[in-house]
Amino acid sequence: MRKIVIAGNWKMYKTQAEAMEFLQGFKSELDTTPDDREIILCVPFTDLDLLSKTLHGSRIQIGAQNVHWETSGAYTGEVAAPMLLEAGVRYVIIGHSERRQYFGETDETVNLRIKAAQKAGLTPILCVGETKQQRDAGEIESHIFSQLAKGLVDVDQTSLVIAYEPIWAIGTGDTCASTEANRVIGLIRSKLTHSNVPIQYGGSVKPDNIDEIMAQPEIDGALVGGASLEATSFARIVNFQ
Ligand SMILES: O=C[C@H](O)COP(=O)(O)O
Repeated sequence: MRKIVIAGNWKMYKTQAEAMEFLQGFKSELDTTPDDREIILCVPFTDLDLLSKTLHGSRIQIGAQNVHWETSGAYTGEVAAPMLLEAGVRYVIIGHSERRQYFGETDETVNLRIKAAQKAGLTPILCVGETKQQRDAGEIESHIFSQLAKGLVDVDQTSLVIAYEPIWAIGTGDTCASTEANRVIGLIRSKLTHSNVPIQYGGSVKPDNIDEIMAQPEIDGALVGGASLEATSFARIVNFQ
């Protein structure tokens, strides 16, 4: 049985005060949320400790948005997996397209980060997805299969979440058709050795399209950017029908 995993990715948004304000509204909307879904907030490093303490004992899990592959060292600006674990983190997004595009993340460093996260006891959320140009050139499969082949070398697939995020759908309002997302996610699953890896869809997920997305048989959850920043909106997504 695959787990349903709904994660908010706050990216570089929300001070601690703003995060606490969000939680006030969000927590009260979870009273009737079915038990079958994992709810994660992937927040900026500066919010991690406060949120994990505030949410201790609640059903909301805390995630980070990146991790270094060494356990310590002279890596200015980086954070190691044991540090995240100590701060109460349970999940970490790795290889988001924004990290690949703006910070030189490669499939090789993605692989190192995934293995370091798992070694510390964190569950990685590996992001894969194609650009519009790659889609138009008929390179969806070859691109994503290559990301998976390189990113998952020696990775334990029993402790892993994958997010399929077509880059052209991120932050654009141009959601991938749910049937197409379902098709690509089925292809991703065909390349995995473990059958229970939850695979999320990400890219302009909103309250008004989450029900249709989650009705697709291959889609096990969502990685939500913009719509996770507002409590009512993210609660509606978590409470999909
Ligand atoms: O990690 C989340 C994705 O980048 C999706 O962002 P978005 O929901 O704002 O399109």
